[in-house]
Amino acid sequence: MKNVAIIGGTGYGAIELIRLLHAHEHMQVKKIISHSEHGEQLASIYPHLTDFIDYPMEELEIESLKADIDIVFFATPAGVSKQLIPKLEDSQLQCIDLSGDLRITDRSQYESWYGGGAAPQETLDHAVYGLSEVYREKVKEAKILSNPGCYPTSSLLGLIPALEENIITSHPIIIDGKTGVSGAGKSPTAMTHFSETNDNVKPYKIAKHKHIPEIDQYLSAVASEPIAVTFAAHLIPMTRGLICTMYAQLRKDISTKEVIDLYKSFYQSDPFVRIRAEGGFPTTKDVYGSNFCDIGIQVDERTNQLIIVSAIDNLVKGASGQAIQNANLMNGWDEQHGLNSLPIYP
Ligand SMILES: NC(=O)C1=CN([C@@H]2O[C@H](COP(=O)(O)OP(=O)(O)OC[C@H]3O[C@@H](n4cnc5c(N)ncnc54)[C@H](OP(=O)(O)O)[C@@H]3O)[C@@H](O)[C@H]2O)C=CC1
Ligand SMILES: CC(=O)N[C@@H](CCC(=O)OP(=O)(O)O)C(=O)O
Repeated sequence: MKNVAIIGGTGYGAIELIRLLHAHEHMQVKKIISHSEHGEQLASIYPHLTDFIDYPMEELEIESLKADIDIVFFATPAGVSKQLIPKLEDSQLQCIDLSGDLRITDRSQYESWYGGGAAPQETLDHAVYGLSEVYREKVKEAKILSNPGCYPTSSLLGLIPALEENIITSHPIIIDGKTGVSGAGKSPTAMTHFSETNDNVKPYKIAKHKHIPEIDQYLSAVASEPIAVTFAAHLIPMTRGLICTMYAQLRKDISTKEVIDLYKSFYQSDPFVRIRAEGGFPTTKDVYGSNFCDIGIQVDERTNQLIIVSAIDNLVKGASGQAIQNANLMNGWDEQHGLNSLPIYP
């Protein structure tokens, strides 16, 4: 049994980690670190956890992490792990970072999209990008794991097979993304409070979202040429769920059925990616509470465009679920361990 610490204890990513780890037989949550609520019981903030966590949250202590813990999950905003992980690198700890701090390998790109200084180059060099289905073999060897962003998880899983199989051109690639409000985390803001989001659809950070360089970087690596996507994010009135509808130009005549067969073959060994049959498209409810990424495909013969729809639960496959999938791979456990539950429906 491996001992786990979660940093950012009162946030949504942490709470979702605790829910999923409750069913895990090889990891137990030993420390919940909170910079704002240390000393408090988590159940006093989240009563749904009553009787499940019977110890108070703690302040961060680097030496006690090194002594007592095997795996640390950083469920913290960008800016935190880039300072802490370098202090842990001389230990045996496995670090899994849910934030964007280690995803962008070019430090100047990070600085221009995220602001503030980037992580040390050495830490970036050690970090493995944890899009589990694509980088599985590297993830198995990782000690520092950079968990992908939610929009990148959905978009990259939707686009990479088409680029790998060379059936689409690298430009233009258009991604129309929509997410539920839990993607913004626990703290309410003017952007996310009820009267702003209820009965409303809000475009935000159009062509300026910090997930753009992440999507560009990993698509470019697959295509072996620079790719710049057009990306538009929308906030929609639901709690969980994220869906990207993507458009790319086909290089040749190919039927919807043939593209679906390519995708099924590409993901044949990936238990969490499900490809819909012809005419079927995923909805966010189809994956709610689960680690699945569901993908639907249509060739538009009139315009020779490939249209791909990719749905995930932002808190599961888009964050904490994928983080556990990666921890499973890093420790040689069954990739699906603790993540087998069906989506919640309706
Ligand atoms: N929500 C989502 O759908 C997704 C989230 N992510 C990423 O996962 C990470 C966590 O997200 P989420 O849980 O939703 O965010 P939240 O805002 O809900 O939680 C983050 C937590 O981090 C802690 N924290 C905040 N500021 C600091 C600080 N300066 N130093 C140390 N700790 C701090 C706080 O917990 P405490 O006060 O207890 O320490 C806070 O509750 C973020 O990087 C986010 O971008 C990635 C993909 C999807
Ligand atoms: C609604 C909302 O604000 N969603 C967030 C989701 C990003 C996220 O959580 O991922 P990172 O780890 O990259 O920050 C956003 O669009 O920025």
